[in-house]
Amino acid sequence: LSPAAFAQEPFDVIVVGGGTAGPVLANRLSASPSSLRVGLIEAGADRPVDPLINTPTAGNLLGNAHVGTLLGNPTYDWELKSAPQPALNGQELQYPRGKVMGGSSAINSMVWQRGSRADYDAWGTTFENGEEWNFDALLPFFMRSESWHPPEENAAPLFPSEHLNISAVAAFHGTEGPVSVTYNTYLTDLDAPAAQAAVKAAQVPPNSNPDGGADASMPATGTARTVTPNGLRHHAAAAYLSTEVRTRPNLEVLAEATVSRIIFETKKGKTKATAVEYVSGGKTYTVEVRKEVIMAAGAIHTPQILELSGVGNKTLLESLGIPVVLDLPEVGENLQDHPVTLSDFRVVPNVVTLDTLGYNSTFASEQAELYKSSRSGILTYTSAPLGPVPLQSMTTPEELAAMRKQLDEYIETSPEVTPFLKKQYDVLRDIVDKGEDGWVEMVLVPAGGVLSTPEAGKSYLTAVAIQLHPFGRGSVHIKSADIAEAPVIDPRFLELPWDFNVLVQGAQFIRKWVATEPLASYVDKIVTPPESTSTREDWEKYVRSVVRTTNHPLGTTAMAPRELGGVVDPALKVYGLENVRVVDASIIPLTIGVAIMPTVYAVAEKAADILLKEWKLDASTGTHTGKGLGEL
Ligand SMILES: Cc1cc2nc3c(=O)[nH]c(=O)nc-3n(C[C@H](O)[C@H](O)[C@H](O)COP(=O)(O)OP(=O)(O)OC[C@H]3O[C@@H](n4cnc5c(N)ncnc54)[C@H](O)[C@@H]3O)c2cc1C
Repeated sequence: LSPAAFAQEPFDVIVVGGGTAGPVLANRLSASPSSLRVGLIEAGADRPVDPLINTPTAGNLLGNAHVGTLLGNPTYDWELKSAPQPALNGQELQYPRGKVMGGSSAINSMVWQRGSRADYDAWGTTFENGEEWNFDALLPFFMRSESWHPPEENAAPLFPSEHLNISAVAAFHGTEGPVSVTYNTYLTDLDAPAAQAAVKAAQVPPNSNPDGGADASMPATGTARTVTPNGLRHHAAAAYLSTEVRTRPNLEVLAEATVSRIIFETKKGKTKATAVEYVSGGKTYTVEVRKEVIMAAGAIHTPQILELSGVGNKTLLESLGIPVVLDLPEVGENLQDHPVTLSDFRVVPNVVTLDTLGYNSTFASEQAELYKSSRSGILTYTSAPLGPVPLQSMTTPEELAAMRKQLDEYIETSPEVTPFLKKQYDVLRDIVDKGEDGWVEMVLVPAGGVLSTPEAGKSYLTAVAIQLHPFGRGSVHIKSADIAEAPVIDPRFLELPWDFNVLVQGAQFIRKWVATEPLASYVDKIVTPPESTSTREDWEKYVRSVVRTTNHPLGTTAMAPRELGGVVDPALKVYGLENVRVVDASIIPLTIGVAIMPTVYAVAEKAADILLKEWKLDASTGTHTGKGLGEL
């Protein structure tokens, strides 16, 4: 439908945002025998056939010089920046968010990980959302989203001596869901040495079943990723909005239309969404909604749209001249993300990394041909060694005790520590003290060009340490009543000494990891930070200059009781509104110890289940045909 035609007839349900969660809802709620009329509105373009999205290597984690141009490219990315970060020398960080059908799942690094049991049990038990949000109850929804394929038998293993019990791993995975999940069939020369060195340096054995509720350490299988067996990125729009789904008579999908606000009506003290306003091609349209508006615009834009609609902090809204529909000051608060530090190293000659594609044209054309003919080779590769490591692996007991003491003092005395934060901190302190789950994730990106300019003809590795459970909290709020103006994103990275110390430990641990065999023999030069970096002061200075986001913002409309500071209830309904839910990363109350996309899918699958049950419609799981992905 054209933007004008889309506005002609009311929808039962309007889903705002065709990113990761949005397509799940659009698919499940319109699936037979549902007769609901469902409309999905996405700001970005619909690009089902796009080599840069579809070819896995192009989605490189850090957007390195040779292969990654999705990030910072307005065709795919909102091109946001953070507010100046005082703890990072006032830097404004690049803050990528997918702006395309499929959203961030279409531009991300495709890593497919599940957090630990403790991460999810906190949602259910500690934040009082009910047992149905605990790990065990969420597990079926993780599994419902995925079509998991075991590692191929002839693929090179990261840990050749490790016995893989594939049926034990398979017991925690679904095989009938829409999202294809596979393992690398191609490894660069650095993957196995890096994984083996990491487990040695961290003194944690490979994890034989990381998705079973204990996420720590390098997965013995390698890391799973959202790539089809046919070597294509499988993002949410490809997985959930196949051609067949899109031709359902009760589903309409509108791309390149930006939702500017929800329109409400208040009668007898009840506030109900009646329509959604959107802008497309410079024109503004309004479409009526009969039943429900589902916000799935992600952790940055969902709070932005709610505030533009008059739902948020009264003082802020009044200062911008926005009529207040509902004073809900927690909208946009509780922003959490995973800050990251990284270092790069030059590797010895003749080692194949992603850099080889950039300087060896024979190799590049062989690989392009291989990819074209059999969808195999390096172009199907995604970063494989990823391992969340307990903080104990990188600190001495004395260092950790001193850090913990300082943290406790902060928690006991800071006026910023609300009752909700206190509950969050209790969960986090418990995780760190037990030392069983990951606290810092080590990632190998077998490429340079991120921190320093590569020398011609040389290969590099970039080693990454991700802080998985920061204590700092930021916010995202509008600064004008105009949808065209980006909100102020302020993650407040590393403002707390604890968070800063953790990443200084992570940066130093990278050095140790890379100096551990069998990886050490592959490295011929420490590039960034320079080898001379040695004093605590040097390391602190380095970390302040280099930290950035891993692109996992969440928590800005947290699921928790209203009196505790929550914005949505356990059915994901916004408190104080009759018919608006949030279903995206915004509802996750507390950081999880891994990348968050699979959790977003699980939340969306569960939301669809909740809604279909509430509306007494059959909870059909739909069918996956794999069609609609397009041919490259
Ligand atoms: C570069 C990058 C790398 C990442 N790597 C990984 C990884 O490897 N593994 C992992 O698990 N996670 C990763 N993540 C995180 C993960 O992709 C996201 O957390 C997850 O996809 C978020 O899903 P969502 O549905 O909440 O939001 P999104 O997928 O961002 O979807 C929101 C959608 O809403 C649309 N939208 C926003 N505003 C409006 C509006 N006003 N009107 C209409 N539409 C609107 C957006 O265009 C977007 O399509 C990465 C993220 C990025 C950006």
